Amino acid sequence: MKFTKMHGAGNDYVYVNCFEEQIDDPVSLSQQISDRHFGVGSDGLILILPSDCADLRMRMFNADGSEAEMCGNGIRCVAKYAYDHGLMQKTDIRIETGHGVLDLHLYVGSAGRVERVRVAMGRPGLTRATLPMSGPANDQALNVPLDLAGHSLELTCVSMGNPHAVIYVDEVEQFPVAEIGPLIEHHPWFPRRTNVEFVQIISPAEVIQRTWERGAGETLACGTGAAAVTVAGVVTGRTEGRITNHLRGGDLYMEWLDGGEVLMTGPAVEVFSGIYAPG
Ligand SMILES: N[C@H](CCC[C@H](N)C(=O)O)C(=O)O
Repeated sequence: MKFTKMHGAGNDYVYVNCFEEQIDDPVSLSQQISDRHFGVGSDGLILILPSDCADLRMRMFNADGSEAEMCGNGIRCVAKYAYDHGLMQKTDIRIETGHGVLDLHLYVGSAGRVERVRVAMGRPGLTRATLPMSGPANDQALNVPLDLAGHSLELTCVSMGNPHAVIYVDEVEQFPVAEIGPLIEHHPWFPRRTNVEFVQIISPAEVIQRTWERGAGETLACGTGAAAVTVAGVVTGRTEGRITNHLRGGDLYMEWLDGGEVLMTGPAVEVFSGIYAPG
């Protein structure tokens, strides 16, 4: 099976062009190919597929085999793959995801390859029912206190198609993400688990984010997480509607200005292609 390894701000996935390849069992393939010792090594698997209602469709599987509704860093790479590999020639495209059909704009560099992509990531969901999160279905979860392992935390929860719990901390580089992240991912409040974003505010227009991803553990970046952080900052009055988000693997430029769709602009990089043929 031919595959391509790509990353967006260090959030790395194995991409398979399903116009050419047929994948019968993406769950076990993602578990095997994502393994950093026994496989190619990635945060998960992304399938590039034909769509009935958009230019392309993507499906994303975490390293543990679970399927996510959306992937912000992944969708930029899908767009770059499609343009650079000649699946389409235009720079404004639409991609079908589990969070609806999203509009993307591609920025092509002097070498004729896509370097950055802007994505309209859809509208956020703030009610507990959309996350999903336990409690009254129509209530928002803003600054909800939670004491865990000696830490007094506050959770603000936002759906970008997939669930995110946003937590503000003072010193994010020192925060025990690998200890607290999984306790929140698997907390009984979240029946379908949750992604967790730990955020330090630098200024009203600048934050540092670390991500504990549902189904993958700590990753170097999370695009839907950065969108959730943008929305959480506005609705709790902590940050402005236009922020630069510094993640471990790079920066994402985020906008949520009129209560509409969240916009994200960031890099997309192809690393290598290969043939996966275990045995
Ligand atoms: N890294 C991805 C999100 C993966 C989310 C996934 N871990 C889930 O189960 O929702 C991003 O850039 O948006």
